[in-house]
Amino acid sequence: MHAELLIHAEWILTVDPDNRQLTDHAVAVADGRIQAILPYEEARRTIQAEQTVELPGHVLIPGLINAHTHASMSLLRGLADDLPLMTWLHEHIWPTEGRWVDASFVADGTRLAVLEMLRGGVTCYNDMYFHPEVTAQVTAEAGMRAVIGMIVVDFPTGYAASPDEYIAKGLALHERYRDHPLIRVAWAPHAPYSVSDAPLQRIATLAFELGVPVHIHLHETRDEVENAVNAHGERPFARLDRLGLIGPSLVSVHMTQLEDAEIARLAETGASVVHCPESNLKLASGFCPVAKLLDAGVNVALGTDGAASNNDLNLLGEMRTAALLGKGVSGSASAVPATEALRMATINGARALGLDNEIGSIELGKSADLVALDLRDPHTQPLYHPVSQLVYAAGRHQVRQVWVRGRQVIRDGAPTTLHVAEVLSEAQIWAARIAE
Ligand SMILES: CSC[C@H]1O[C@@H](n2cnc3c(O)ncnc32)[C@H](O)[C@@H]1O
Ligand SMILES: [Zn+2]
Repeated sequence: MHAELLIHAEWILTVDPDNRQLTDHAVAVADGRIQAILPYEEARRTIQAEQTVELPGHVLIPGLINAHTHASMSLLRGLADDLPLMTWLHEHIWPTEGRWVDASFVADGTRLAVLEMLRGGVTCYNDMYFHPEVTAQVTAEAGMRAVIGMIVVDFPTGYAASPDEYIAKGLALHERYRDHPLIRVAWAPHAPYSVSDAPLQRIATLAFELGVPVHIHLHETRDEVENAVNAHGERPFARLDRLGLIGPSLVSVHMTQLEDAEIARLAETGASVVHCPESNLKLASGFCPVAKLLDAGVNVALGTDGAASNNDLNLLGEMRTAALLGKGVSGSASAVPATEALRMATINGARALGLDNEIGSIELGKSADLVALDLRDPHTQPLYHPVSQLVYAAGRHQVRQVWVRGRQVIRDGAPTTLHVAEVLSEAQIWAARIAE
């Protein structure tokens, strides 16, 4: 058998339905897809590879999926810390965005975010931000995968003047990326408190017609729910349900306030939740009941949120925080075990985005979106269980090789598609302007 690439790793965490963990196996890649997974001895005998990568002491995992972020907010990292959500948004972030966000801000911010994410083993992200056509272009140029939000808010911004214009621009984006190998789109109405019924209803119809997800901040804080109940006598979740948005396409982000009936409804309809533990902790937004959601059979993925509320785009760190917080919130040390945290950061993210036939696990026929981490550092030794070291102890500097669709985008820890000094220099120029 002929392969373009043969990756021989000491351990492979497949994240397949049986969570198979393989030792001394190899993955063969052809046309960007996983063509074979087999013991290395057999691979040596049967596969003629153009390139073989030897990874002793490394664990090979599926590319991590950041299921909620605002990539170009990386340029606002550290601008306003230690504040609750609404003060942070209304008094700091939205005024800064109003003054500075344009296409070139989004291009430079996205490049910084893509560089950070690829170096941290993230191969796909789900974005919600202004000028999404720029986010899409920069991401594709860097060889990364993303689901780009067709954003909608009620208020005018530098990107669009009305809900109708946001939707029209979203439809143009959908058309532009219809058959792209790395870029997909999703509707991304910002939140129930910033988008009114008519556009939400239209989005529900269009999501069904186009077969794309609906990505929305939902029940992020207790205040959000209480304000809605006081003003309209209805919880935001019930409102979205009435408008036809609670269903298998829903990607609901945060969900710190959930009643048992709402959890049952999420499970019954096949909706997904994106848990953003570090953003929720930093903004003191509340705690998503992850263990209850998982027990009920709800698909729970992981996201960082933007770098202005986290303050990094580190999915390895997010897995660790999710596993630890899940135990603390549920009062059970066996809640959110390491294997589950890894599933949340991979296959569950893929499922939420409708990409689980393509990415999220190391299985035959899937895209070769792969990440190798070197576990021979003192803090990940000795090693009993690779998944334990990966989730509870590993750091991003241990990410050494990253492939997206079989193309190597990180080699020996360095990017192959982005110029680090240029990306950092543009970010520093923005910070100097904004700080002034
Ligand atoms: C319409 S573009 C996205 C919009 O969302 C803002 N944002 C960033 N983080 C959060 C969050 O945690 N909750 C609500 N809104 C958030 C971002 O600044 C953009 O304006
Ligand atoms: Zn967000």
